[in-house]
Amino acid sequence: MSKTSNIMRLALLQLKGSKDKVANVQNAVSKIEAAVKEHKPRLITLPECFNAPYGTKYFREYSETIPDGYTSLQLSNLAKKHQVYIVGGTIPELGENDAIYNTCTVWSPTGDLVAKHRKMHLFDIDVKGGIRFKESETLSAGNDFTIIDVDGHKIGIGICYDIRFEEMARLYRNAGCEMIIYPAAFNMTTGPLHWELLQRSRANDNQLFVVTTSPARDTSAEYVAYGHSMVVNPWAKVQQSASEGEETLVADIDFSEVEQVRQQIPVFGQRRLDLYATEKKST
Ligand SMILES: O=C(O)CCC(=O)C(=O)O
Repeated sequence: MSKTSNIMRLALLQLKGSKDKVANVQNAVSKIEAAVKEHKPRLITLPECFNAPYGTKYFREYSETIPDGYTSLQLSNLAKKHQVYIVGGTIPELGENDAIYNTCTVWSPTGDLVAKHRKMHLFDIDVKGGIRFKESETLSAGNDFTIIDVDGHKIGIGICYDIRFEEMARLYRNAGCEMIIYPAAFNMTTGPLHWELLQRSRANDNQLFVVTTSPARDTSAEYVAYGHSMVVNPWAKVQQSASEGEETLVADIDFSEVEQVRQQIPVFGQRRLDLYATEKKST
């Protein structure tokens, strides 16, 4: 698709979650309605695991099929009603053979599911005195890269821990992406250390926008999300950042900045591809 405009307004919804799925989804619905009314965004993003508590013991119970589950139907209707793109955070997806995935759905202004990204790198870490988490106890990993086209701009999709893998972001950049969106839920151990650093690194390495959307911080939850949903520009500068609580962050993206930095610091064309490469394997 040819580029219709270099400016795109995003609304990042940093939402507080609970154990009540319907309440979580209805909170997203009302925040989407309000964002559309007040800010008229072209694209709305939601947090990782926005309809369920974030924890391996909850994923199966809260899982739904896509695109006909409760949460999918709500997002599809809203996208169509308001003619916006919705990058629907993530939800636990009930997939083939009873497998559960951590999945991001993307809805077009016609209400169609344009993409579905299953988290490729499962969050399995054990930081002594900090956090232990093992998504692979209940989740399966996705095997597909996901690129969407919004008004001629290619946008890659990753989910939270996926941001740690430079190769994935590099492949999106090689495929022409100008932005990567990561619904994410960092925590109080790795958030302060790595949240901003990783976003600025991916933006700097690949000279593109990085957009993250986190749940709001809830110190009474079993998993305490870091918050600070963020937009980093292709110069690796933090363009905007939310605080910790529930918040709608509105960002006007100027895609011409991608071309500017790529021309002025032309590292892409200066790579020594005679010596190394990052290539997608056919699966
Ligand atoms: O990489 C991290 O430190 C956090 C990742 C995470 O919370 C997730 O993948 O859900």
